[in-house]
Amino acid sequence: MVSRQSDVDPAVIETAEDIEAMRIRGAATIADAAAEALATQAKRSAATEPDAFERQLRAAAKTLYETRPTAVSLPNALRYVLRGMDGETVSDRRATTIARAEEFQRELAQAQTTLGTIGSNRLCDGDVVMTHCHSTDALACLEAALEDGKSLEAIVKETRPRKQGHITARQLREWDVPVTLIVDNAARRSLDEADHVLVGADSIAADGSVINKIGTSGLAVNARERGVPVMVAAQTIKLHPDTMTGHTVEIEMRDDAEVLSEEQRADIASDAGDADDGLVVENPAFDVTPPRYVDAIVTERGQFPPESIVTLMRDLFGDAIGEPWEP
Ligand SMILES: O=C(COP(=O)(O)O)[C@H](O)[C@H](O)COP(=O)(O)O
Repeated sequence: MVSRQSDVDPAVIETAEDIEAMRIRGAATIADAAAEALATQAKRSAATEPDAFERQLRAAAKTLYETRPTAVSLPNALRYVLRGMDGETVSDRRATTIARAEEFQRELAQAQTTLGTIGSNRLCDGDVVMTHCHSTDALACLEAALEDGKSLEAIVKETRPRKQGHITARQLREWDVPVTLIVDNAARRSLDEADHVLVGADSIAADGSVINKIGTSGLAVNARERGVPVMVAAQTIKLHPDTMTGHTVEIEMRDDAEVLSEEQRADIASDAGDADDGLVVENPAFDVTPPRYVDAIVTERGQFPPESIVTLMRDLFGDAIGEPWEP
C-alpha cells in the first residue's frame, strides 16, 4: 500500500499507485515515470523555504521507491534527479530539479535508442528471436534491426501469470513481424527454431547475474543446453550499485490472486473449505539468471560479457551509494 504523506503531491501518490499496481510497469518505463513524478512534485510544491522544498522532494522519492523492490532503475532514477537539486532558494531548487528530471528522461530515451543500434548488430537477416515478458530495451534492438532492413521472426513467450508477452506480440505485429505465441512450458521445444533468446533486465548485479521476469533463468539454462545464445538488453540504469558491496537484489513477491482466483482456490480446497492453510501460492515476480548462462549484456555503452560488467559499474557509480532519498 502506498503511504500517503501530507506533503507529497497527489500526482506523485497516483504514479506510485500505478507502479505498485503495474499500470506503469517495466524497468525503463517505471524510471521515466518516477522522474516525471519528481518534476511534478517540484513544479507544484507550495514550500516557501528551501529546506522544506527539499524535504518534500525526498518524501516524494521515498513514496515512489517503496512501490516495487526489484527494478533498480527506480532508485537509480530517483538518485539521479535528486542529485541535481541545487541552489539557495526555492525557485533555484525547483528549476534545477525540473531540469535534471528532463535531462534524465532525455538520456533514458537516447540510451535505449543507442542500445538498440548496438544490439541490432547481433541480429542477422532472417533470424528468429525468442522473447520473454515485455522489455522496451529488448524491443529497441528488434526495432533497429528492422529499420536496417533485416527481416525477423519472433517466438513470444506468454509469460505467466500476467502475460506481458501479449504486449510484446502486439508491438511486434504493429511492426509487421511474424509472431508465434507460445505458453511458457513450450519454450524448450521451440528453442530448436530460435537463433537468439532476447530479454531485458530489471537489475544486473556486479557479478553479471541478470534479474528479470520470473522464468528468464529457466529459459537461459534451456537455451544454453540447446546452443541458442542469450542476449540481455539493458541500459546502464539497470546496473545495481548496491551489489558491488555484496548486497543481493530483493525479489518481489506478488499477490496470490495473480496466480489463483478465489474461485479456483475454493475449487482446489473444496473439501477443506476456506480454512485450508495447506494450500500456499507462491508468486515471485522475478528470478536470477547466473552469468554463465548469458552470452552478452547489451547496453548503450557497448556490449559486455556478464563477467566484465563490474568494471562498467565501478566507472559509473564509484563507491558512493546511499538510499535514493538521502542527501
Ligand atoms: O521483467 C520485466 C518487466 O517486469 P514487470 O512487468 O513485472 O514490470 C522486463 O523484462 C524488464 O523490466 C525490462 O523492461 P524494460 O526493458 O522495458 O526496462
